[in-house]
Amino acid sequence: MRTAEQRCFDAGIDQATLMERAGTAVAREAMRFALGRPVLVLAGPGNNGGDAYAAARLLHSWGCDVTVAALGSKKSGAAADMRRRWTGPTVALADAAPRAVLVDGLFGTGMSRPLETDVREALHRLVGAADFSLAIDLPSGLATDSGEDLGLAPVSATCALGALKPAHVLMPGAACCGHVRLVDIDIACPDSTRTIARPRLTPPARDAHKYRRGMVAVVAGAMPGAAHLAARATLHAGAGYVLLASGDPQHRSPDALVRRKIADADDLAELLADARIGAAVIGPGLGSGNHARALLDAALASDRPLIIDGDALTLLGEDAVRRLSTRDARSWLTPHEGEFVRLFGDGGGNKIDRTRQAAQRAGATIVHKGPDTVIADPDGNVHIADTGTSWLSTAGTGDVLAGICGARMACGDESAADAAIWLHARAARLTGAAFMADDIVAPIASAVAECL
Ligand SMILES: NC(=O)C1=CN([C@@H]2O[C@H](COP(=O)(O)OP(=O)(O)OC[C@H]3O[C@@H](n4cnc5c(N)ncnc54)[C@H](O)[C@@H]3O)[C@@H](O)[C@H]2O)[C@@H](O)CC1
Ligand SMILES: Nc1ncnc2c1ncn2[C@@H]1O[C@H](COP(=O)(O)OP(=O)(O)O)[C@@H](O)[C@H]1O
Ligand SMILES: [K+]
Repeated sequence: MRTAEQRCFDAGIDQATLMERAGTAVAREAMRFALGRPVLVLAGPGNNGGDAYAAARLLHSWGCDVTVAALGSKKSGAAADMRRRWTGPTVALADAAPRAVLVDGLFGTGMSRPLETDVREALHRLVGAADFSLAIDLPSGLATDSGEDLGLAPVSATCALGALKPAHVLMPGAACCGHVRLVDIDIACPDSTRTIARPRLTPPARDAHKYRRGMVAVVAGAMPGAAHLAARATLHAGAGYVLLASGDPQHRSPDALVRRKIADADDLAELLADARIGAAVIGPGLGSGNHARALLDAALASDRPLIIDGDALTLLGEDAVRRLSTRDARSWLTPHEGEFVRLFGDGGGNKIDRTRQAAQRAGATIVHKGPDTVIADPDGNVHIADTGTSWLSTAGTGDVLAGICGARMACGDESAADAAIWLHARAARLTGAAFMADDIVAPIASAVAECL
């Protein structure tokens, strides 16, 4: 956003023009929610405050009852001009009385240090007492790049100006922005980082047959339930043939699941030599002993694209970069935060930066799971999924995701990991609330149908 703004200035567009656009967009949103109620606009010392003064002037001109609560001010520049053009009632922030609707324009992307105590107290007092609060660009007190809480008060809605910033999509910031509305202020922000949307999937070709349509092997280990859950998800996510490779292939439903006994790593290597297998899933319930380690070694040595999850991630540990970067076939890793730290450590910036660096180092696609799932390709592209529901925080949903990933990869989707994340979140939403992981498996098929 900063680069894009600079490009605008270089092209001769001045700051006041951008500020007027931002103020207009915010005023429109505030007007829709105010419904005749009195509005309090908090205006800070910088450009975020400039947007706030512009919005206050427009709201007033449209007939709204507006008061501005001001904090500091600049002597010159576009923000100072906007302040001069506001002629309505103005009080100091500390003295402001709450009003039903609040527009928070104290600080935006310039937030660089924790809010001072008196400012934080006034902000919380006024936002807390409002029926509806709308933040300009970001809730004041939210660090734009890290998503760090610097004293913010969570708001009902946020007008993100021009582009989503990391804090709008990464935790803990994402949970404090309320409903995020991206407003266009006519600044082009091309970027390799974006949020995911519903994928477009293609149905099987007219002449499809089960082996060509996506054949997936799922490797079972010490806790066979997890691999079984993954395998069922693979079937419902569009695969043509799913093999469950297991040391103890007892017959359990579904009947469509093909079971293959593997006594040891050699058996797995032989199974994975089948070039028809488009993807293999290893890790859910694999275990951590020597047998599990040998199975993982065989999978890594194979030419098959791999989805590496759960126990297999723990087995890789700090050795992940060395072992993955030498693989010829593609690898997709699906760590949650704890597993990610075990593999790549916890330094290196925000979740987007950390995941991007890890994907580049490992030469693998990394699906860094959680309420703010970040998907990074080795080529530097990063996609963020903010579509999940918090009901997904139940045991086994990660196994389901690994299975969906296997299906979409074997089906040859261009952005298979994005598609898998979307289908997983959608299946959960279709299932509703308080579900167990098993329940979201069958609705994956309905989610797939929405993408055709
Ligand atoms: N730059 C542009 O071209 C545009 C910027 N816009 C607005 O400008 C905002 C960014 O403006 P600014 O860069 O002026 O920054 P802010 O308005 O977010 O912050 C103002 C100043 O406060 C200081 N500050 C940071 N933390 C503080 C703290 N805890 N206590 C007291 N002061 C603190 C900072 O040094 C900063 O210079 C965006 O969020 C957006 O709302 C929009 O007008 C659209 C165009
Ligand atoms: N609060 C949350 N909001 C949205 N999605 C979540 C949340 N918590 C977990 N998830 C998702 O649920 C899945 C859990 O996976 P994981 O942690 O591997 O669990 P398990 O190993 O029990 O299967 C991941 O896809 C993750 O992104
Ligand atoms: K703000």
